[in-house]
Amino acid sequence: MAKFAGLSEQQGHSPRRKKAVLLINLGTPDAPTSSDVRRYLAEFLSDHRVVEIPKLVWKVILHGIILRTRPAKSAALYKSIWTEQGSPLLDITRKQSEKLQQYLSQTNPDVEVHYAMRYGNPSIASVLKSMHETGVDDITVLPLYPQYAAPTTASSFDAISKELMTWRYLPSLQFIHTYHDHPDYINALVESIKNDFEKNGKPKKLVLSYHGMPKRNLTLGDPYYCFCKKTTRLVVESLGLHEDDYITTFQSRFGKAEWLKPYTDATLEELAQNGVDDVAVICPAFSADCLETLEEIQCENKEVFEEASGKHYRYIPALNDDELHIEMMANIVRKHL
Ligand SMILES: C=CC1=C(C)c2cc3[nH]c(cc4nc(cc5[nH]c(cc1n2)c(C)c5CCC(=O)O)C(CCC(=O)O)=C4C)c(C)c3C=C
Ligand SMILES: [Fe+2]
Ligand SMILES: [Fe+2]
Repeated sequence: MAKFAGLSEQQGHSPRRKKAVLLINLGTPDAPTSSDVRRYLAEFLSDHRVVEIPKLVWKVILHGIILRTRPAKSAALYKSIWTEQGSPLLDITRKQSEKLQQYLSQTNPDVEVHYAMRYGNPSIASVLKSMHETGVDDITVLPLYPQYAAPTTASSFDAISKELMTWRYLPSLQFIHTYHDHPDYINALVESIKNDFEKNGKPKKLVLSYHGMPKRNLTLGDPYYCFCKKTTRLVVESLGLHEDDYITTFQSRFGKAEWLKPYTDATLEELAQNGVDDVAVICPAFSADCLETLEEIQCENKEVFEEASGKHYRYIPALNDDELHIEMMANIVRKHL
């Protein structure tokens, strides 16, 4: 057998030069069951980009403790957000990809849009393989993480490289590593917040809650924290908000180490206790609603806020398949097509 996957002789001599866009998001279990969540978490948490502690030590903790206890708990949470279409994250990513395909058909009718998940299915390797087989040789990758972070963005790149290492004829490859300050992204967030304020009134505090990360990653040079702060700055400047009107926080802590602060749950509790009883929460790091927004922010943190005497709590949905979000994706990738 040949060492590298090639094209058929005919294809190899006259490549078809097909272009494609590949959207990537984190991934999700196939079903909200303990066994599927276990398989998903095992893949996710074995990624050294995600958990950077020494591999052998981590292997013992992961397989000895975490994968014995967390899957059942996580499966129950996933069940609470699961819909007839399955995982919200996967379903929304599919819709984003279909809408982007429609959107691009006006200006770039020859470009195919595909999507893949970093963990679980459809896997990056399987989607790249099928693109290879149908003659795609020019790929623009848009990981749907607005703020570059090594555990998400770089990990997606790792998975692409791992697959491409097995190919003979490599495609032309464009990799968009961050769009935290892209004017269309900022504008889409601003419009979504304005719509919410018009409908529900301006809250006492706008909480911009980003997915967290161990503080050590920041010290080691990951720009994620600074990119989150810049997104916040551009959004609040455009909205004309005063310093007291908003706060940037970090959610979804995992494990015992210190993560980026201030923590979203502790902040909400403190705000409520100090009489700031009317808040709106938006999660700019999530391009699609998922467990971390629908369960943690919309349900769990609402309870935290209300138990501390908070009165009005609302979650502003992710940009999902909003028209401005799809237009943003089209404008970002078009430059490279
Ligand atoms: C263990 C360390 C983790 C790091 C670092 C991390 C970074 C990170 N994650 C996202 C986006 C998402 N994370 C999601 C779920 C999720 N994240 C972690 C851990 C880390 N994330 C875990 C253990 C889980 C699984 C949930 C659970 O079992 O409780 C999701 C949602 C997936 C879904 O199916 O809905 C997203 C999206 C970003 C942007 C990020 C950046 C620093
Ligand atoms: Fe995460
Ligand atoms: Fe969570």
